[in-house]
Amino acid sequence: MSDLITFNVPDKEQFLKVVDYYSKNASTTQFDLLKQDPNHKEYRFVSFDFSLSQDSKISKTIIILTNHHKQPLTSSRSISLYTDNDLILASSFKDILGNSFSIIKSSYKPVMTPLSPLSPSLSSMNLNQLKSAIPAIKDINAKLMETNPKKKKIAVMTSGGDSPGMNAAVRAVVRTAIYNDCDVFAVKEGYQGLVDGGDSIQQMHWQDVRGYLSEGGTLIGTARCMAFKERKGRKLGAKHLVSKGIDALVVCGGDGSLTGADLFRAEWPSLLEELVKDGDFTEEQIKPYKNMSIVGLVGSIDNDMSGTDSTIGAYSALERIVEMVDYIDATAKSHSRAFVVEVMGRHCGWLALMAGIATGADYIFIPERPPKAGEWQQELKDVCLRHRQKGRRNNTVIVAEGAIDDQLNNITSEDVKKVLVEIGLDTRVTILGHVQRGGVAVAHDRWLATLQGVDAVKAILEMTPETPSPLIGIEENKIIRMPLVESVKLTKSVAEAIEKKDFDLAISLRDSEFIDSYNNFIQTTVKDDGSQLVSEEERLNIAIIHVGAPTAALNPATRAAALYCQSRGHKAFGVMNGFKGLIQDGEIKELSWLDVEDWHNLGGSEIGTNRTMPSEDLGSIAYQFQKYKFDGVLIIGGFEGLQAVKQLKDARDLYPVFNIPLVLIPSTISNNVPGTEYSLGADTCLNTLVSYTDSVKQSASASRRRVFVVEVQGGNCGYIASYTGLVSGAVSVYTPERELRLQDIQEDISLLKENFKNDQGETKSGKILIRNELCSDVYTTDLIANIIDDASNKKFGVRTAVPGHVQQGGTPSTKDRVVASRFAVKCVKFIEEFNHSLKTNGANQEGSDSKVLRFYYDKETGKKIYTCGSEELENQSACVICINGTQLSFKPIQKIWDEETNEKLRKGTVYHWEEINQVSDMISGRLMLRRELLNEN
Ligand SMILES: Nc1ncnc2c1ncn2[C@@H]1O[C@H](COP(=O)(O)OP(=O)(O)OP(=O)(O)O)[C@@H](O)[C@H]1O
Ligand SMILES: O=P(O)(O)OC[C@H]1O[C@](O)(CO)[C@@H](O)[C@@H]1O
Ligand SMILES: [Mg+2]
Repeated sequence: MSDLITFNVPDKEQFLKVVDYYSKNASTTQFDLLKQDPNHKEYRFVSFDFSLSQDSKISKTIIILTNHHKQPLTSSRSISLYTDNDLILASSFKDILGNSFSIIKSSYKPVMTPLSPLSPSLSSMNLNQLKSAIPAIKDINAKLMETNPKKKKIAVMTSGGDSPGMNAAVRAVVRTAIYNDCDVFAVKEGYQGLVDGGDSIQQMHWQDVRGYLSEGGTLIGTARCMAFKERKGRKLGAKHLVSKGIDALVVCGGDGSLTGADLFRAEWPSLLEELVKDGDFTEEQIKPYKNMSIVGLVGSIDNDMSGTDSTIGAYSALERIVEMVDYIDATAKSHSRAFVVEVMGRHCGWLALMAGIATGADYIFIPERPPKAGEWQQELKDVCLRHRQKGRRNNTVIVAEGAIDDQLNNITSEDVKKVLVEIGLDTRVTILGHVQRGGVAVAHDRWLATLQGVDAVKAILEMTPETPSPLIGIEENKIIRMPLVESVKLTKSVAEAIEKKDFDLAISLRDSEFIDSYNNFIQTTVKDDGSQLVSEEERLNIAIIHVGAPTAALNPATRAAALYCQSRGHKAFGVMNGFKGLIQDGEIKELSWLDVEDWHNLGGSEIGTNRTMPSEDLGSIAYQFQKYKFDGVLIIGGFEGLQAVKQLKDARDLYPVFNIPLVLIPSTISNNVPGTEYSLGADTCLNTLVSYTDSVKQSASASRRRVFVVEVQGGNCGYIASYTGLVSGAVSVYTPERELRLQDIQEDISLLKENFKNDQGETKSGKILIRNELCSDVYTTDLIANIIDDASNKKFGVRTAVPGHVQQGGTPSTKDRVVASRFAVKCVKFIEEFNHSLKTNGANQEGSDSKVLRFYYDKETGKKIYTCGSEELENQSACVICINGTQLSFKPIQKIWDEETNEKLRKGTVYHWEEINQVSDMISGRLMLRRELLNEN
């Protein structure tokens, strides 16, 4: 039996000191790994394995560095030190270290195997070296104990208008806090609960947030609290927090709530002083509360907070709006009517803008870009009539509730209706109202809220008195932190800019997606009047091909690309039925405005898709490219799409006609395209799976004590399974990235037994496990269900559920619609710019019909000459639009193929969603159980 020893290392700086010490005294390759990446943020997850030899047997002691909340996490990043001559026993460690180190007895069985090949017998650290390390560690530890003497007490609240996803955030905060050994409290009814104190601030337990993921609104209540706007109210809030011993507060709310939080933070020291003066507390009593940690989570449907691309609830509200407008479309088309739809958003136009893009609206009114007073009426009439002339049977105009003109006069839906009536349109107004805030959270909001809730607690645990209060946001695909005070300031400056009529500044203060989307909307919809046409010579022929399995985003992406092409005078050609169609029938259709205008909400593929690769007949493909004089190709698809771009690029030597920009928009529900973290279609699939798993869980709960094993698609890529696990609150997720062993299933059986033991017949007791279809050859969905069933001793029942191809279909989610539109326009712009720069560089077009030849062979020397200037540029001309962390870029296919592709498994080499599984394991209780089992033994 070995011991598990936990070193207390609360912050990064101290941790690095320890690491530094060891790295100087031990020269193992594993340490080098850490040294290369000293800033690795998961520094808390480092474990030290000591392999010990005693009487020619090898046993093992694990020493884990953790934060001060004793989070003994092991991870794949473990770092090992090995001794091969001296004997070190955990108990002797305890003797040497004394009581400042906690020692948790573990059930860890000594490993009776030879040292693994990864860790050859390294003569790094002997007992003497270790002994000499002790004082330094002791010293560090003692200091750390001084700075972090007590267990944190964290309160969480939701404030302002409720938004779908707030419950997911609360659940994440509660469980992460408990997992980290903190006490956690819910403040009921927003700031009103702080002002009221007493029972309004209640301790929360693990079980209290069961089932929270699939509930709309906020279960801990919210309010608009006038009293907190007064200093008197905030003083009461401070008093109640201190009297409950709370020293950290997570506020999930909109711009108003976070402005209040920032003010509360700024006033905190003076509020405490006043409370002492008033005799509520003594100096001694308030001493531990001098540094109140406040963290902001942006929960609001309005998406009006600077510093984050999307707020918790915004995509759910957008989904509600878009679903309603889709319904309205059907009746509007039937009667040839115009509809003016008013949406919420206060002073922010995000909901109106994105709804306009996602519903194919004719016109939008948003406060950040007000139309000219007295002139907008004519522009609106022109746009609607033009679209009617093109063949549209209905018109849709989206009006933000805060819409104004450039003289700051309000524009109401009735004002807009009057204008449309003047041109003879039978017009109706629909004010969507609170339906927009209702309903359950979409997948995006569930994972966003969960990851942000987890990060809020992490931020609290990492905070020092000097750390500014953070706001947790998201930029492209990465959860980020920024100082709350800055975000509040920036948000205020948008309102100020609008007030000062500085609209350029107002829109520039929104995020880059907002600006891109706005420009795209204008260019493809309002300005499709010929004003954006490029000169005859610059007009291009652009092919659009769908490759691989369908996703719901194929049509919206094609629509946006085609509409943008038309507004610029380019021709967009739809290649019918993928490369198969091109080879067999050569059917290529020039896409007209009317062909594509209503593809914004169509799943599947109107031009057809399949898995045939260009390599099947490159000659025929080259022939068609030549015939239609393509200047660029937009391929929309998944891994096959990537392969197709690669094959066409590789065939350039043989077929110079492929020397044109070849751009892939990743679109696959599996999100397995190497080089990027984001594929279109995955969001719709996740939403489908959210509804599916919610229903399955409801059935499981209704039957009480029932477990479902749900099998999801994804091929060899566990992305969809991992995210489904996170957003459905699965007990466990089995993916190809983590080897599935019998002991994992056994561990889940223990967790299930534990859960059912404690549930006392509660209604939210249905459980699900998610299994990726290819995660194991041995443990099939049925086998897993049978193993669990067998082990359940009839205490609970097990069923399987396989959604199958429903995962590839459906109506595109709003997120897929707006991102498809953004990517498609960006890609056509990329093709435009590439061609333009070649022209302006005087590219030699010798030897080909194509306008954009990348190279030719010099007649005399036979040498390859790059007309675009360099091989690098030539490489860049075959690329993929990628998102990595906060970065959006066009990555050359060659680079992706060489550095990031696992061709055999048809996915990338980077496991970029690893954190999702770690968070799932923690929030499902799996890690807690593991720890408890360790403690029990
Ligand atoms: N300037 C402020 N000072 C102190 N407290 C404030 C301030 N602004 C707002 N609050 C507090 O936050 C609460 C919620 O603010 P508000 O009604 O503006 O909603 P919000 O948080 O912006 O959410 P949403 O806009 O999504 O409904 C207010 O009722 C008030 O208690
Ligand atoms: O629900 P209430 O208090 O009527 O407030 C409505 C407002 O709240 C929001 O839904 C969220 O801020 C706004 O879009 C809307 O203006
Ligand atoms: Mg607000």
